[in-house]
Amino acid sequence: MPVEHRVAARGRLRARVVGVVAGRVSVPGMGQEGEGGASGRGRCVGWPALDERRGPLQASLGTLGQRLQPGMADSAQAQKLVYLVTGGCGFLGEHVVRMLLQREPRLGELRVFDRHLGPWLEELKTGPVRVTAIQGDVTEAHEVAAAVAGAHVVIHTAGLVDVFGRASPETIHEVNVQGTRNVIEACVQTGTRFLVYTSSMEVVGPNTKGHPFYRGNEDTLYEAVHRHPYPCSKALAERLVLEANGREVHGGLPLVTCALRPTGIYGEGHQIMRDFYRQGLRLGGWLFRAIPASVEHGRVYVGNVAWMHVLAARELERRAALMGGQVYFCYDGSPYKSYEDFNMEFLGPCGLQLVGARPLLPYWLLVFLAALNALLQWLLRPLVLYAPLLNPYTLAVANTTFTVSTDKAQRHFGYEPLFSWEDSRTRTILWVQAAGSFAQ
Ligand SMILES: NC(=O)C1=CN([C@@H]2O[C@H](COP(=O)(O)OP(=O)(O)OC[C@H]3O[C@@H](n4cnc5c(N)ncnc54)[C@H](O)[C@@H]3O)[C@@H](O)[C@H]2O)C=CC1
Ligand SMILES: C[C@H](CCCC(C)(C)O)[C@H]1CC[C@H]2[C@@H]3[C@H](O)CC4=CC(=O)CC[C@]4(C)[C@H]3CC[C@]12C
Repeated sequence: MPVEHRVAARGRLRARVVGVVAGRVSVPGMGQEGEGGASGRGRCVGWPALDERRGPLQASLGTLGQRLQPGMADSAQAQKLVYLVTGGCGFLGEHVVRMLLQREPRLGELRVFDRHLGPWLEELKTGPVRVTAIQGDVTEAHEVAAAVAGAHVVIHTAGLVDVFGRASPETIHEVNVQGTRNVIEACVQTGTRFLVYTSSMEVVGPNTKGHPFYRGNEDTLYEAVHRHPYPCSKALAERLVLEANGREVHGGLPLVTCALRPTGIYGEGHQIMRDFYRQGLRLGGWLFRAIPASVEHGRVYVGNVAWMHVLAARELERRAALMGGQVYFCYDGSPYKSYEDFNMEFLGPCGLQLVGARPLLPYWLLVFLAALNALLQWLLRPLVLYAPLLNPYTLAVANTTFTVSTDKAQRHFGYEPLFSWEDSRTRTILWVQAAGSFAQ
């Protein structure tokens, strides 16, 4: 049985705690050198601008960033570190938690903060690392501050991922923007110096004009204009994180931040993939092509995204001057394909077929159906939540080429994908098969 008690670190915290544990270690090779400049700042149409008074993004910390905090020496013998993962029970968060347990040799305590704690935390009960599960809400500043207090590193992955109109724009803003602001302020107040933020490719695009982003990198010029609450919130939150780089935290040292921008994540736990699989099963094993095969959509395996988070968090201290205030796309060797063709890499081996070499419906009809769905959602909202996959926004994203090709993370902190495409594919197929067997 988990030991459940209320945590009372600095102030009032409604938090339940499960003491648990796990695993072991390996250290990857490192890259060197560096560069400056973070690009891709978006404009949110119809959303409030951030407070600009804090001044421009701080690109470099110079030698300040190299100063060590007590307990942050670069050796496995050094004092063990306390990590906090917000959103640690989500799709990505769970992989980050497991990856930290396996591959962060300096991990002493792992705090998993989430609104909904997963039962799988129970299985982490044995091992040398103390795992503390904290049930809390990032929109509650005091809960966040209590969870952050005493942590060396925060990986802030909690977020409301909603492009289907399930939540209101205000709620999305509250969780993604105010929640991030709370995390930053908690770091500043409690003296936590290292913050890795899970941003999104959506901070850049696709934009509202449907411009293709083809094999782009962090410096590619692109007109980032958003209307949808989700990308708007991610863009605003990312900006908060980057602008916080260099702020003095309690104790006088500077905060070091960076943001990682995954493209569409896939892998074990990917609910939309599971939904497509179930839909295909319901349709007798068929899925119907809606998007031209020529529209390429960037995808990245969740294990590699988690790995990049762990590496970035680990290296932020040593490479503060280089990495502080920087953004990195999350990429790996996954092939460039259309959204549907890519899904078929997993759903095909699970017995589904994609019908049509070309879209079966003309694009104008899809646009019409997407608009109709949006209208129905609005009309039905007082009665029932109608949130289908197809809406004007998801259609625009799926129908716009957005692919990333970059080695910035490799050059800055030695990131190489941990999982090959073949491994990523196999793991995902096994998960889809297992998830599908629980489906009906
Ligand atoms: N799924 C994707 O393809 C991509 C996701 N991202 C970002 O990655 C992060 C994780 O996304 P996923 O794992 O896909 O989503 P998810 O919904 O599976 O995980 C998010 C986690 O945050 C938690 N959470 C939500 N609101 C919270 C709150 N108010 N307080 C505390 N915890 C809260 C949820 O309970 C959940 O466990 C998000 O920040 C998202 O914006 C970025 C790019 C692509
Ligand atoms: C649900 C979409 C595919 C359905 C298209 C249809 C109805 C014609 O078959 C998904 C297509 C692209 C996805 C998004 C993309 O991968 C980027 C994302 C990044 C994030 O940060 C969050 C998730 C998402 C917005 C992702 C959501 C589903 C799609 C829109």
